[in-house]
Amino acid sequence: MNFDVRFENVTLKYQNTEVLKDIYLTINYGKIYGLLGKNGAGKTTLLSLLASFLSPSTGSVTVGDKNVYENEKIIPYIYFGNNFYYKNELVADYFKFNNSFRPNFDLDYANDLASIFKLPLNKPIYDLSMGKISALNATVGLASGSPITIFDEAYIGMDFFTRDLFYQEILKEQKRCQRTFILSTHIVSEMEYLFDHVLILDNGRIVIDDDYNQVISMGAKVTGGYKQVDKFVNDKKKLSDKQLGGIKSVMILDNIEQLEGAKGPYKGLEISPVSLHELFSNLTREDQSL
Ligand SMILES: Nc1ncnc2c1ncn2[C@@H]1O[C@H](COP(=O)(O)OP(=O)(O)OP(=O)(O)O)[C@@H](O)[C@H]1O
Repeated sequence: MNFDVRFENVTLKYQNTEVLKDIYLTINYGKIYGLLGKNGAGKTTLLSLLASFLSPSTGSVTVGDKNVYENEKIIPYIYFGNNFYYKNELVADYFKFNNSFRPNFDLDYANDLASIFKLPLNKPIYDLSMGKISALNATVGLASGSPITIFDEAYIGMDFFTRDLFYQEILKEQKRCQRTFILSTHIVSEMEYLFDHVLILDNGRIVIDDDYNQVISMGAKVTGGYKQVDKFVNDKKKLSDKQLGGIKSVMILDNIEQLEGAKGPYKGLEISPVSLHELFSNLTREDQSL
């Protein structure tokens, strides 16, 4: 089966409000996608369309060229578990339930993960803390073996050590059997090393859709004496600046390699890379237009 995802001219309206606009997007099978956007940008709505929880107001969402909405042949291969409808169930029964309808579910791996995350198999889900419920979602999502696995802020309530275990398992699983993971997150700094590809949603529109390395090479920091820095960045798009005494550091939107090439006489300047977290937080500030 082909698990490439395509959004073509997708809009989504809730009542009369358009929350997703003109989405054209291809999600290639086998990569880890980071989905970023401020609160209300439309991330969960976009993911809900892919998981067939919603149907688009216009356009189409397809997996392997087949419409995904209410498509019983495709839905079992997509994991998007941000809700627990079966809260009376024991954790162990919830595993069995998922095993009964998810074609690639690995019950042994689910039990191994339960022990890694210290999930009590014989407790009902409603007795779990928020962090443990997130660990349960992580466990079922990983063990589902789903070719398309969506984790929408799946770390909520997890402590740092549990989040780290979760990220390591995603990488291990990705190495073991290539799958598409889509990770929506607000903890960009902690998770960016996981991403092969970055999607940024702003106000219902995809504003960045590119390879991780390509995205972070869009920006750079220029540091040095303030007069030289000001002169060098004068005609460039500035994202932020900081000055301490005579030393200034300015983040600009410009390709880092081209900047190195353009340094010429500005020998004292240091040009350094930016993180995705820095780039994202500055690009989506209220006073920036993308
Ligand atoms: N069922 C609904 N009815 C009406 N409006 C909705 C509904 N669900 C979401 N919205 C609105 O759609 C917009 C996008 O919401 P969505 O949950 O997709 O954003 P998000 O990027 O996931 O946000 P967050 O980071 O806060 O989770 C928001 O303005 C939200 O208020």
